[in-house]
Amino acid sequence: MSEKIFVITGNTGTGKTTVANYLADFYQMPKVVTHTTRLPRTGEQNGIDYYFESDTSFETMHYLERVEYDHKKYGSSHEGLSRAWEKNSYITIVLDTAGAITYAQTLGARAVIIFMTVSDINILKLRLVTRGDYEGNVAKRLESDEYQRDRELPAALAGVAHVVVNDDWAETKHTIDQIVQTAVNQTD
Ligand SMILES: Nc1ncnc2c1ncn2[C@@H]1O[C@H](COP(=O)(O)OP(=O)(O)OP(=O)(O)O)[C@@H](O)[C@H]1O
Ligand SMILES: Nc1nc2c(ncn2[C@@H]2O[C@H](COP(=O)(O)O)[C@@H](O)[C@H]2O)c(=O)[nH]1
Repeated sequence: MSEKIFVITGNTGTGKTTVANYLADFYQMPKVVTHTTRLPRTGEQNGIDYYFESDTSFETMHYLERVEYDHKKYGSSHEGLSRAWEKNSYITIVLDTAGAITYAQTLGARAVIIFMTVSDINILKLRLVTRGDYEGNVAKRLESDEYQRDRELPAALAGVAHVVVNDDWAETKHTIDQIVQTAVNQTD
């Protein structure tokens, strides 16, 4: 069985983590834990949601790619990828679109790219607030350059990414199941 990574990308609040959790629960696909210098949200745990780093400790890892998002550093390390691939040939990672482009270019067909979106920004805002995000942070994030950039599928991912409109969870789950079946049946 050849190794594959399901790269789940798209804007803040579009349901990337929800999809990664579904793939972990129903397909036993481990999620690559990435590194960030942002502070943990309520309930987030070090080593599970992220490796929460200082500016100094962030620099000690070996990154396949790293970005700045909303003025904080994020990076996916070779160490984190190896840990996940030791557990299963099929793994997941949640990245912004800049990271997803790097994965598509670096790993080719081994990276199955899924671009998540939600039709209505007001529903997205509500989901973020219901998730427990502080309203001031939500407003700031929706104004960020990265949010504006990721409103549309980037040209570099056109024809490469599967686009999933996550308005209705039952439909999303069905689409994700189809994407997984296609990827698993594909011999590279
Ligand atoms: N189809 C859906 N219907 C209703 N709520 C949803 C749906 N999908 C996800 N959610 C909820 O929306 C919120 C945001 O989802 P999630 O945390 O998965 O987004 P995300 O893309 O990982 O966000 P971020 O990039 O900001 O971490 C969560 O509270 C989640 O439970
Ligand atoms: N390119 C990368 N993007 C990453 C990485 N880890 C997370 N992310 C993405 O950053 C934004 C913000 O995340 P949040 O948890 O603060 O809401 C989101 O799009 C994540 O998917 C990474 O290592 N590289």
